[in-house]
Amino acid sequence: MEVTARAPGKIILSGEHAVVHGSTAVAASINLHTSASLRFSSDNGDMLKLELKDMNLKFSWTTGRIKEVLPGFDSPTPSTPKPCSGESLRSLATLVDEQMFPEAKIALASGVSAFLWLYINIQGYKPATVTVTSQIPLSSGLGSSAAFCVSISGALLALSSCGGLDHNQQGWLMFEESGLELVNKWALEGERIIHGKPSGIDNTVSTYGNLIEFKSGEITQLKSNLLLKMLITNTKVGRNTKALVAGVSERALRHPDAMASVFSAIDSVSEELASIIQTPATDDITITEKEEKLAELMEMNQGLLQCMGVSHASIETVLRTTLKYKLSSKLTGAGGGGCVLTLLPTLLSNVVVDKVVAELESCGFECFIAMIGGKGVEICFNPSE
Ligand SMILES: Nc1ncnc2c1ncn2[C@@H]1O[C@H](COP(=O)(O)OP(=O)(O)OP(=O)(O)O)[C@@H](O)[C@H]1O
Ligand SMILES: C[C@@](O)(CCO)CC(=O)[O-]
Ligand SMILES: [Mg+2]
Repeated sequence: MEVTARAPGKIILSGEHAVVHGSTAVAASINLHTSASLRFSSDNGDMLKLELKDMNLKFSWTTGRIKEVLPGFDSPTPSTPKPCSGESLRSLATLVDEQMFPEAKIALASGVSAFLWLYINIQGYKPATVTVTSQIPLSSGLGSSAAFCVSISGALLALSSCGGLDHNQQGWLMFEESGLELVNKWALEGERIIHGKPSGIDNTVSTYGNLIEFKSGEITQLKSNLLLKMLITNTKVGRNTKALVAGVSERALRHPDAMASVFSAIDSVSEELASIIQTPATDDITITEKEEKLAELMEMNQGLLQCMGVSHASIETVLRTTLKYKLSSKLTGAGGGGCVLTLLPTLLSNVVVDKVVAELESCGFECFIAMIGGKGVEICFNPSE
């Protein structure tokens, strides 16, 4: 029996970083996915194998070695998501350090630790092979870490006692509400290992999909009355969400009042953005007016992100370039490089889009238009395997 779970990446339309400090944020899933396949097999010996296909990396541990370093998981508890303690984190690091890890790919170590934590908690010491493939650029603000944790949690839970799915059903399936809640909670524990202090917005939008408003762990599904078209520009400047989130928290400690005002302003921007997206266009409020308001809110959000210190020269280049075409942009995700969103108004001609894309690509950036607001995590059983 093999199961595959696929989980989408995301864009944050408004409120990244401030959401970690309790402000509202608005996010949507995109049509790029990470997939994790899980297969238990006796021909594995007693090995747990992890293959990161796109990175051409394979890791394996004997289940005996995992048990030696991290004892106490003979009876896994898939229904009770558990945070990883500092001591367990150090044990996970021991297991990861024993693998051949190329220096250039050392950033993946936290992802491998998150995998091991999710595995032993949900499946114990069962021998298996897990294979991961991803369409989401890593460390670019499109939620690769969350999609990784959601797809792994999804696959592990689907073959656990808590899956609640019919293994004989064909095609892509969705978990029931309680299953989705478990996937989301476990994925958050994985994100904690990778991110340090995640708000939970990335794993939530990857689990549930669609367009959501998120504040202090509370999720509201939004129904958009606007066909949002966003150009995504990947500056290809690598960065690390954990360090950027920690940098904002340090700035908030140094300037608590000023930063509280920034977070509160972002809360208002997100609330207004959510309301505009949901209001139907009428004769009085045309689509163009709504798009102009959204563009202005995105610019305001970008300015506030600059106040937090998470912009970057490459992001500023994208902003300047798109502004030449009267288009508004903001960073998405943790910033510091990574991806930038540009709102493409409905009436904008393709000629302008082509021009702006050509100019951005001439700077060495990569552009694409993503489909926004698709399904969250999905599962597919493959009984013939
Ligand atoms: N397919 C994958 N395989 C292994 N590890 C992964 C994979 N995808 C993400 N990760 C882990 O997540 C880390 C990147 O997460 P990070 O949060 O810094 O960026 P992001 O999630 O792409 O962007 P953002 O959090 O801003 O949306 C990688 O260094 C790695 O540890
Ligand atoms: C920067 C941040 O707000 C979003 C990263 O996609 C971090 C988080 O909310 O966990
Ligand atoms: Mg991330």
